[in-house]
This record gives sequence, structure tokens and C-alpha cells, in this order.
Amino acid sequence: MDKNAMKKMAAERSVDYVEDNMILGLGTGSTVVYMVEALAKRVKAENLHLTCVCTSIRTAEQATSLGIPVKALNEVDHIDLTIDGADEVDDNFQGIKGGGAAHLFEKLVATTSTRNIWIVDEEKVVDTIGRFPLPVEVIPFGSQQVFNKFVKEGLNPEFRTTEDGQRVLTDSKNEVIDLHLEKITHPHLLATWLSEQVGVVEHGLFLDLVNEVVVGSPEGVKILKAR
Ligand SMILES: O=C(CO)[C@H](O)[C@H](O)COP(=O)(O)O
Repeated sequence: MDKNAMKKMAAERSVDYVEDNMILGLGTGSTVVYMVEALAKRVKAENLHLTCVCTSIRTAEQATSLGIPVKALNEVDHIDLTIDGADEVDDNFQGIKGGGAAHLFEKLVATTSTRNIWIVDEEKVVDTIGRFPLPVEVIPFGSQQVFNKFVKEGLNPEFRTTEDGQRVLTDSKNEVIDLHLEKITHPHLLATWLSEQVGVVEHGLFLDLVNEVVVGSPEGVKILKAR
């Protein structure tokens, strides 16, 4: 089955979790695009009153264009539920995010949210995370020094670049270094170490954050419950 069909299936199911009057976090990425489309349909059909907090300019533009009301994270006092994509998730519900370079805003929204749901295709459910390169957002000032330190630590870093060779910049105008690790066997240790590095703004390890994962697969939608 086509990967996009699996993403769409998970995305469409995830909007069943949305209830009237919720403050809702909206993630970022191609799976989230399907979710926002499905959400807009429900909002219209059922006249739902939602307040949505978006994790990227892209998602905010899509939501606004479809008539979904959007507020900034600073304008809300809590978030009831956040629906987001992910790049990898393991059996212990530890994940990697940031393939769309939005992990800083995504983590801020996720940690403000009472519940977090991820929507993925089944290829993203793995035994051990790390095959997907781990994104690390760094400030541009001195980013080469941070990169050099990652090299020294054997973390196989690579600056993320656009097709024309420019460094990718996040919505906060920071750079992204992807770590090619293949397997992350001690995610909490790595997360702590990365957070301690000067110049690192945020990394893409999302640990102990997700409550449910909605998985699109050729057999249909599967729901994995963490807590
Ligand atoms: O973390 C993310 C963006 O920073 C995305 O949620 C993640 O990359 C999944 O993207 P997609 O749905 O396009 O596969």
C-alpha cells in the first residue's frame, strides 16, 4: 500500500479524538496536512468551536486558509490535545521528530498539551529508533563549533541543506544538524547530553511524551496506547 494512503488513513481517524470547544495543538508535516483537511471538514459539518495552536508557519497558513481559528502558544493557558506526525516511534513510545524542522515548536506545544497523539504510517514503527537521522536545531552563531563537537563524539553530523545547497532554516531562523546514528540504544542519555550542549536549541528526541499512536497500515488503522 502507498505510504501516503497509510498516512491519510491515520490522519483521518485521528480527528475522531477532537471534541467541541477543545484547545487543539496542530503538528507539522505531510501527514498533518491530511489531518488538517479532515479537521476542517468536521469543523464545518458540525460547527465545532475550536482554538488551534500551530507548530509551524506552514500549518498555521493551511489551517487559516481552511477557516480553522488559530492562536499563538502565548495566547492560550493550556492545550487539551495535540495531533502531530512523527518520523519514528519504538515499542516504548519513544520517538524522533523534526524531519520537517519544526521540532522546537512541536516540543513546546507537546509539553504544554494534556494529551499527545501521533499519526504515522506503519513503516515508522520500529524496534529501535535512530535509522531516521536525529534532527538537532542549533543557533547559527558558532554552529560549526557545535558540528565539530558532534564529529568528535562520533555522532556523524550533517548540516541540513536545501536542494540548492543553502542551509535549512527553521521558523526561528536556526540551522538544523542531522545526526546519522542508525541506532539510538540509550535515548534518555543522548537527550540529556544534547540538551547540555551550548548552541543547541532543541533536539528531535521526543521521550515519554506521546499517549497514543494512530498507525495507518494495509490492514487498516491500528491504535497503540502508551498511557
Ligand atoms: O516532526 C515533524 C516535523 O518537524 C513531522 O511530524 C515528521 O517529520 C513527520 O512528517 P511527515 O508526516 O511528513 O512524514
